Amino acid sequence: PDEDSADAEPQLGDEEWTVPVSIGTPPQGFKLDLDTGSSDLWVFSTLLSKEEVNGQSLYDPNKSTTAAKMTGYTWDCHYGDGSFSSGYIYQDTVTIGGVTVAKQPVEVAKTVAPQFTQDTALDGLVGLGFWTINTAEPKKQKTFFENAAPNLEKGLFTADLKHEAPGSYNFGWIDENAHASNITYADVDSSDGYWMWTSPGYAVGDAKGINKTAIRGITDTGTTLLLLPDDVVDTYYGQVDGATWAEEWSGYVFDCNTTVPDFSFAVDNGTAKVTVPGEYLNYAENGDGTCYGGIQSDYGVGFSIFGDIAIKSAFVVFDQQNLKLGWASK
Ligand SMILES: CC[C@H](C)[C@H](NC(=O)[C@H](C)NC(=O)[C@@H](CCSC)NC[C@@H](N)Cc1ccccc1)C(=O)O
Repeated sequence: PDEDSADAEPQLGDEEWTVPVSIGTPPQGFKLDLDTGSSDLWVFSTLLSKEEVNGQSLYDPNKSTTAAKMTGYTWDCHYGDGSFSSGYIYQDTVTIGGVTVAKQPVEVAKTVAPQFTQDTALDGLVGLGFWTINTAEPKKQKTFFENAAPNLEKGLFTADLKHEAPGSYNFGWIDENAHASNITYADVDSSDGYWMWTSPGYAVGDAKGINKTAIRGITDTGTTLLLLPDDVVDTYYGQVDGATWAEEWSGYVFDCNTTVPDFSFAVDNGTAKVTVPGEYLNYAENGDGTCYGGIQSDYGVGFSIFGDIAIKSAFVVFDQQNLKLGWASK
């Protein structure tokens, strides 16, 4: 298969992964966050006021001979963390990991939230969700992958993120050398525009069986942590010495020297499972001797979020053609 592979660089201590993306002719280069939890491809642009820019690379459509303004089109994104971005739309040539889409709708930012201004590690997002939650007006636009898929060997892409090391995304093919176990597939419900699926259960530490409780959630490469239902979270932290829910950190914290147990979630009927190493679940130091857990509550979201902490523990196949989500250990 053609080597359609993009190296994903871990940023800010595994908070997010960006990949090199080129847009326009001659190509302008950006570090974009491939985000399976949204469906807009947007980039910092020369339309932004200088107060909203903090070193990010700016896309300038006037410098691209292949840029064509989509007259009358706008976009307006809002994200679960309260951040937002909006602007106008151009079609231009976009290349990621050897895959090129001509006339890809490129959403140029005229406004970005402070969280994006402060995040010097990324110049924008590449939504890899489903077009039904794209925000373009007056007509929704397809994602980079949806436009690229017809020309790929298989209508799928894979994520192979790694702990504190570069990972990779492949488009259109499965690298059999990248995963150790068989790939177990779960059905995807794309009706909300996300990669939504249901895990049949979970286990804490080296427990052999699984607690059979359905965990319905999205697999979101753009979310850092593993956000789960309160009963699962409480069971997990019930096995972490001294773990408490801290108001000041609005989350579960524990003494940084605590050994935290692994967390496993089942795939399919529980035949296969993904194990998140305890090391990944001691996510960050709070600075006062306590550490912030990688597992937190999904309260208020309406479903769980299998974010990067879960994704980097496995080799993940996003099969858009068959609406399947594949998980394999590596
Ligand atoms: C509050 C807005 C709600 C969450 C909803 N928006 C969404 O679901 C959007 C598409 N997705 C997201 O807000 C989340 C999924 C949350 S599920 C409610 N994924 C993408 C996010 N992590 C992208 C990001 C990456 C880096 C920095 C910041 C943000 C909407 O527009 O209705």
